[in-house]
Amino acid sequence: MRIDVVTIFPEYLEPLNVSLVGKARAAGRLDVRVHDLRGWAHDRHNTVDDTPYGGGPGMVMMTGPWGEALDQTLADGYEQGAHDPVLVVPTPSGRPFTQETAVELSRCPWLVFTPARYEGIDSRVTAEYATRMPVHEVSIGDYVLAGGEAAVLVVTEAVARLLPGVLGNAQSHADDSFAPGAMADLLEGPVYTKPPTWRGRGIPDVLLSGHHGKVARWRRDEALRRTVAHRPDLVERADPAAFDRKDREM
Ligand SMILES: NC(=O)c1ccno1
Repeated sequence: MRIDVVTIFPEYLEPLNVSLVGKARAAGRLDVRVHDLRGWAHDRHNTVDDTPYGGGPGMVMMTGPWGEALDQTLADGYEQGAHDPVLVVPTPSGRPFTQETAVELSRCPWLVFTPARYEGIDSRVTAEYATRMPVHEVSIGDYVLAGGEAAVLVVTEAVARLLPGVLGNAQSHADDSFAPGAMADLLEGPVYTKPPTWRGRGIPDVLLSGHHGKVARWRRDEALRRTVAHRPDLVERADPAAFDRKDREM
């Protein structure tokens, strides 16, 4: 997978050089390129924003620099062998970014992120590029950030961990909270590791029993308990038939 990010704060994306995403880049599983939008602002102040038509607070990011930046980024990507780009626009007014979205984006060969600052990007930019590629306007939550760069970090990590070979144990994301399947839409339950006792607190006996079926059922029940407590809305969506199938497997 190739990822291009156009931003006025390239340094904000430094975390993409470490941990899971950094290792995936070093292993050649992920090709991430970050571009400074101000490189396409031609006045002496490198201006990228202006006052909104119709009045109102704040500033809007201008079409000029974004159009030149995206044209150049796409041209370079195609020349370097990338194909089938998808534009990903982090915005509080986007569709909720979920595990399902992460799975969908992880199947794309090329993501181009356009994190905005201020009141957002002139809407003609996404309209223009929507004529050339899929555009996903995504929100990582019902709150407003100072800019979309933090959302790019979140989306990139959620997507990168689903790429083949990135997670050591392929089963890891199959058991994730929200992973599709019989535990679909349930939160992960409690987890434990050594030592067996810590400050007088032990481990649930079932986890020491060696009985895989009982462990699986206990984990399913704990996932359900946590989901009821933290996200009752997800319980209503859970597929009871999937539980029956899972019960039969245990
Ligand atoms: N909630 C969000 O995804 C967001 C992106 C930029 N500002 O807020």
